[in-house]
Amino acid sequence: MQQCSGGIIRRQQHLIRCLAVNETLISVNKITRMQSVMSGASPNLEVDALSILRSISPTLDPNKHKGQAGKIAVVGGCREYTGAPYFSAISALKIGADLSHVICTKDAAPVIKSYSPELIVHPLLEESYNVREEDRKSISTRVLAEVDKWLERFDCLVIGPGLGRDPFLLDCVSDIMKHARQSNVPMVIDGDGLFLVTNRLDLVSGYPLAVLTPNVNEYKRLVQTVLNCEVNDQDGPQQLLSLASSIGGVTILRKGQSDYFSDGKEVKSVSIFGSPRRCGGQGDILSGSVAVFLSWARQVAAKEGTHTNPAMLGCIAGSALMRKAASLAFEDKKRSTLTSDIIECLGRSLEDICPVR
Ligand SMILES: NC(=O)C1=CN([C@@H]2O[C@H](COP(=O)(O)OP(=O)(O)OC[C@H]3O[C@@H](n4cnc5c(N)ncnc54)[C@H](O)[C@@H]3O)[C@@H](O)[C@H]2O)[C@@H](O)CC1
Ligand SMILES: Nc1ncnc2c1ncn2[C@@H]1O[C@H](COP(=O)(O)OP(=O)(O)OP(=O)(O)O)[C@@H](O)[C@H]1O
Ligand SMILES: [Mg+2]
Repeated sequence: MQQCSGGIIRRQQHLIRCLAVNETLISVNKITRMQSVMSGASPNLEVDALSILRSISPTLDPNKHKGQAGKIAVVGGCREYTGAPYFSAISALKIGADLSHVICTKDAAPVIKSYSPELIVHPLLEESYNVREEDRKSISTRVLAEVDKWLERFDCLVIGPGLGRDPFLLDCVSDIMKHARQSNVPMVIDGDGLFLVTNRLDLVSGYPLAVLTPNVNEYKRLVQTVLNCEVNDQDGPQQLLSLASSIGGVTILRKGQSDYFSDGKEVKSVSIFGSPRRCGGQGDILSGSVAVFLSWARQVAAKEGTHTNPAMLGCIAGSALMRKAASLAFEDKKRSTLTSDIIECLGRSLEDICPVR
């Protein structure tokens, strides 16, 4: 049944693409509405994500200096996972951030550095296997002191891609999150960061600059823990609203066939573009993208005095760009599409949506 509806949706998406090419009068918004109806999303929740993306993307102004377009840090990367923090951090750069840091374990750092000279990689975190019981306190104090030197320079942290679930490491990351919160640094929490936060809701509860980006498993665990019930897809938007509101107005981006967003006050969705390939790492691209767009949305809000929640705008723009890049990569690579192919399409996608002036 799933296969059958997937086939129908693919044929419908193909039809929409043909219409878009042949009939220039069909507006992007109309296509978006058609796609959202076909994917089962509520059309009245669908936002004009491309206009939002355009409205928060900065111009490339020759008067600007390095750093003004954003300094992002990904806290993640351990012995098992080195790809996830790389995907997240390099995506931030490809979208337009000026500097992208990775704060990872000592073992992961040389590997991540070898993927790219563009990233600034800090080998600071430690896992239990490398630390004697009696050294834990002094090591965690040292880790925190090192991270503190950098913290206020970051416009946004991404907590969790490839972080792993080592208890000692997660304790250190909890301390980093507490300091980030005291300094008003926004945080996008993904992957194992969500594992941490689901067990330590106090780390984000009531913090409006926290964004949670759960996938299907991570969302299920959050709903079970916070709302004490199972995921209810019949009333998905209302449940998402309750979840965000129960965690004190954090912004939640629920990833799926359509992406849904809520800050506990409203619910929005993005259903445009997308790809049927579900290779690992696409959520990591999204976390780096949301971090950049959230930083840009905050800059716009500070300059223009607007009151729209920058976390919501960042999520919407990040989702739209990720889905556009995935669709472009899929057009080219079909079944062999990988996360690196999607990253290569980020620039072209951004240019299609928001050309350099
Ligand atoms: N190339 C890479 O390095 C990638 C790494 N990733 C990272 O992989 C980690 C897990 O993300 P998923 O999306 O797979 O998470 P999920 O929550 O979807 O987990 C997938 C399955 O693995 C189990 N699992 C994961 N870690 C476990 C652990 N330490 N002990 C016991 N069971 C465990 C879960 O219970 C679940 O059944 C995250 O840190 C994520 O960022 C992903 O982002 C994909 C790409
Ligand atoms: N069925 C789907 N159709 C279209 N796009 C989807 C679908 N499911 C997820 N996506 C998109 O893929 C991106 C990543 O979502 P996904 O659920 O794969 O995250 P993830 O499991 O955390 O990924 P990762 O492997 O990086 O951890 C999101 O931007 C989402 O919009
Ligand atoms: Mg993930």
